[in-house]
Amino acid sequence: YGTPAPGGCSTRAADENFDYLFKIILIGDSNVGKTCVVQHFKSGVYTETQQNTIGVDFTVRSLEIGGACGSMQVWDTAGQERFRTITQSYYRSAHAAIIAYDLTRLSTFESVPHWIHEIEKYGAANLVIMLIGNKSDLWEKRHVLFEDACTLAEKYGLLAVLETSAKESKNIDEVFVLMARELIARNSLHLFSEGTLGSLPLDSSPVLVAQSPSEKTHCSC
Ligand SMILES: Nc1nc2c(ncn2[C@@H]2O[C@H](COP(=O)(O)OP(=O)(O)OP(=O)(O)O)[C@@H](O)[C@H]2O)c(=O)[nH]1
Ligand SMILES: [Mg+2]
Repeated sequence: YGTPAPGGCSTRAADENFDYLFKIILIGDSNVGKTCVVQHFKSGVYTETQQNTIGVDFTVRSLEIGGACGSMQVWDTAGQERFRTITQSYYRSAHAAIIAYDLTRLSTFESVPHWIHEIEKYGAANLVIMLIGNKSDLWEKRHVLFEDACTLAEKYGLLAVLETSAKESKNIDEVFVLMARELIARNSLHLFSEGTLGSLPLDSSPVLVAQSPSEKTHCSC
C-alpha cells in the first residue's frame, strides 16, 4: 500500500477539508502500548514514559490514500478495568476497531476474545477489526507466536494481524493505511449501490459506515 504524504494531505486544511472521515477506536489491555502507537502515528515520535490513559484520548491525522484525503480520528482508550464504562460509550460511533496486545505478555493476547466481545456488545454491526501485536522490538522476550495471532484472527474474521513497534517505528503507519483502504473499499461498494459516488458529504455526519462483511480474513504479513 502507498506511503502517506509526509504532512498529511498537505495542500488541504487537515481538520476540515477531507474526502473521508474514519473513526477508529483503539482498545486492548493496559500497558500494551496503545498510546505510544497512536502518538507515533500522530507525530512520528516515540515517548518512553507514558502515563496510563485516563478514560479516552482523541487524536486526529490526515492521510492521503489513493489520491483522496482521509481524516483519521483515533480514540485511544484506557485499558485499565476501572475506565471500562467510560470507554464502552465510544464504541457506538466507531467505523473500525484496533485491538492491541503486547507480544511479550501472553495474558494480553488471551484478553483479545474479551475485547472482540466488547465490540460485538457495544459497537455497530460488522465493525472492521484489526489486531496488532505491539513491542516487536522485544523479540527475544516474545510469548505470543505470530501464527497463533493469525489463527485467532481467522477464527474471528478479523481484517488482519500486524506486529508493530512504536519504539522502532515498525508497521505503525501501515496499520492505519491498511484500515483506511479497507474502509474505503467497503464504503465504495455501498456508495455504488446507492449511486452517490462522487458526492461524498463533507459535513460532520459519519462518511464511512462499514456496510458489508469483508471477504478478507487473512493475515496481511
Ligand atoms: N519496547 C517497547 N516498549 C513499548 C512499545 N510501545 C510502548 N512501550 C512501553 O510500554 C509501556 C506502556 O505504554 P502505553 O502506550 O502507555 O500503554 P497503553 O496501552 O496506552 O496503556 P493504558 O493507557 O493504561 O491502556 C510504556 O512504558 C511504553 O514505553 C514498543 O513498541 N516497544
Ligand atoms: Mg494509554
